[in-house]
Amino acid sequence: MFDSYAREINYLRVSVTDRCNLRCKYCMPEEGIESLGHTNVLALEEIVHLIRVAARVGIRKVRLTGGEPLVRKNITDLVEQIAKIPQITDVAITTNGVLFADMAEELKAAGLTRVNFSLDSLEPDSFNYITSRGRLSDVTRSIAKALEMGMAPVKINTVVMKGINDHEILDFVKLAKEMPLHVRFIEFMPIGDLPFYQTDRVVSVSEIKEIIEQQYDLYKGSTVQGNGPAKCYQINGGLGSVGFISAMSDHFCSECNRIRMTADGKLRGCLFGKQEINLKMALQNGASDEKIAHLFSKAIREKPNRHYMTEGWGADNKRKMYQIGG
Ligand SMILES: Nc1nc2c(ncn2[C@@H]2O[C@H](COP(=O)(O)OP(=O)(O)OP(=O)(O)O)[C@@H](O)[C@H]2O)c(=O)[nH]1
Ligand SMILES: C[S@@+](CC[C@H](N)C(=O)[O-])C[C@H]1O[C@@H](n2cnc3c(N)ncnc32)[C@H](O)[C@@H]1O
Ligand code: SF4
Ligand code: SF4
Repeated sequence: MFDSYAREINYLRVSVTDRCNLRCKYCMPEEGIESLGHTNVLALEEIVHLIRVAARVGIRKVRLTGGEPLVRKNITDLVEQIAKIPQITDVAITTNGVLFADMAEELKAAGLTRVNFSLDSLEPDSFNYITSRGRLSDVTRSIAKALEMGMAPVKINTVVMKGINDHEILDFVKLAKEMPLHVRFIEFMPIGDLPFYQTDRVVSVSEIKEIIEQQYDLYKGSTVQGNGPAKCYQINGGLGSVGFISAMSDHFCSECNRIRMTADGKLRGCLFGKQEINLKMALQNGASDEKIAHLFSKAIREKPNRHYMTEGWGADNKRKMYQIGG
């Protein structure tokens, strides 16, 4: 279905939980988190039901996110059920990778088509600092497992922060050159009013590219599969590629193709939007599939033309990144 700005919306990002086994400083506060109780979270059957209806209004790609999607109980069953929906051609996951290695085989067998890993440092101590508790080797083991199983493309999401991990930019490019990994550098976004966000920690995509191009030639024309906002480049002689997600300095909203569903069943037209449609309540009130399809259409029709992130998150915007799913 097309929205009011002639963008085709065919991609649904589904946050399956607001819980996480890490506490990345740019995403989730270390303490004082109130998780949604079990009764507030959509049941797996409800998620499948809603995606089935979303497919009727043109959703073809689903990405499971969170919080950390792999901490959700029975996530493999969910993948299997979504993969069985005939119109859904791509069932992907975005994960921190801590638990992926041990679940990889069953996820692939269930129908998972792609996996994107979030990884902000290749140095064990720095990784542990950024995530507040993570062990780098868990993630590298998972990435190796995804490659070994022939999952492709395997993407790495790296949020670049000045003074935290910007000295590792070239190490990530080297990784993308030497392995079939697609590293996407992401601009730090001011989502969720976290104290860790400071404007002087933001590194723009043009700054990142400038650093890379001092050492590597980047070529346009990478054909890495995906539905996301990254602009991708090949590296001379490289097995992988690098991409840039310039959410702040050069937003890609005119090409937006997605809507989002939160773990508590709220449909959001935009990552930064404040408007939410309560699908869980609609289900509880016994809404027909026609009615729910109408709610999906409404979210698509009323999708804002772009974000206004530079104007700030707003005190009335209660959500944090881990509650929306990125
Ligand atoms: N501003 C903005 N950022 C987004 C949007 N979608 C994803 N991102 C950010 O882009 C990064 C990568 O997102 P992923 O979850 O890997 O998904 P993707 O880039 O759509 O995935 P592919 O389908 O593989 O291209 C994350 O940091 C997201 O928060 C969006 O609609 N707007
Ligand atoms: C919220 S996480 C959820 C999925 C999973 N836990 C993970 O980390 O991959 C999804 C994506 O959002 C990104 N993200 C979170 N907070 C961000 C911020 N403030 N700016 C830019 N990206 C952010 C993460 O790096 C990750 O790639
Ligand atoms: S970015 Fe992902 S792994 Fe890190 S705290 Fe947020 S939800 Fe958890
Ligand atoms: S910020 Fe909103 S409009 Fe822009 S790409 Fe993301 S979801 Fe789409």
